[in-house]
Amino acid sequence: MSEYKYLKGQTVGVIGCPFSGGQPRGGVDLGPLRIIEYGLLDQLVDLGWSVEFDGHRKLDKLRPTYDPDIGKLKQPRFVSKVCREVSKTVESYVRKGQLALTLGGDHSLAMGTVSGTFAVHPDAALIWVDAHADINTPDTTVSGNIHGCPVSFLLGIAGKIEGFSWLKPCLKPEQLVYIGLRDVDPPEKKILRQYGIKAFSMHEVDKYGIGKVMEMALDHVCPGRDTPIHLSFDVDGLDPTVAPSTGTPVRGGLTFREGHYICEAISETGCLVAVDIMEVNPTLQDEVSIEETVTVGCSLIRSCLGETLL
Ligand SMILES: NC(=[NH2+])NCCC[C@H](N)C(=O)O
Ligand SMILES: [Mn+2]
Ligand SMILES: [Mn+2]
Repeated sequence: MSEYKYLKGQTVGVIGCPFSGGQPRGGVDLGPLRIIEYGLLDQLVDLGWSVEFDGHRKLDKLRPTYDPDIGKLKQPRFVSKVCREVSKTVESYVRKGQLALTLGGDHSLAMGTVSGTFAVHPDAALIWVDAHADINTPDTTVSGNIHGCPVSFLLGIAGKIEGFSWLKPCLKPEQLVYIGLRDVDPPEKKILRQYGIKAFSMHEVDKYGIGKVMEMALDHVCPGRDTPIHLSFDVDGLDPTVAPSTGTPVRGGLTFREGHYICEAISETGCLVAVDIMEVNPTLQDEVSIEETVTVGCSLIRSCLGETLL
């Protein structure tokens, strides 16, 4: 197993985040419970990790009694309070030198996870694997679902939104790289171009192959292979045949191996400090498809944490 340069020892802090407030579908809040039930923690112990897990966060307690839309944004106060809490938790694990593993929950949680990592490692790289760019601003979002907006908040281009003042801009465009994009809203494309954000869509994955894409992606955000890395992996980055049970599936995604290769290549750098596995919704499909989605979530995590094929 490779050495992890920014960790003290080999402990993973698991943060179960049963949260669905960043989008309209119920069930994504059951993702972390299913992943744990499936035996993730024992699998990580078998890989040689010490595991710290004190149960799933009680995020529902943070739901405000009154949470009207702000502009188009839905449940903004709830999302903000939850992400603030998650941010503190991730920060505390990363500060202790543990790998912070967040199980979502919807992808709005990344406002918490990424800000938590960057509070400790302001120079870190963010690798975002997703069908979507999740970079809508409160002005450009059509859906008003905040899981489509976390990156704009992290970059500080979301403008001032009531309740979000705790979230300071922490990410510079050059610290971010996307892999797997294929459903990017027109205003999001404009933002990606305007800020010169590096993105490897499925077109580039087809053109160069995943091996070359990972080399180029790492050259961009982690050129000396010594920059701390936060991986935020939305399982809808995978093809729906591989991860069917997710809220916003898009055809033409990463294969099973391409998804795992991304995790393996990042693990090999030894620079990983935090991982998010997001948008597993174990209610949207038949039991077989749900199990496929949960198991692929677990195996992506194992690849991040050093599992190899040989
Ligand atoms: N994390 C996700 N699955 N995001 C999907 C976002 C879809 C769309 N771009 C929106 O802003 O609503
Ligand atoms: Mn997505
Ligand atoms: Mn996403």
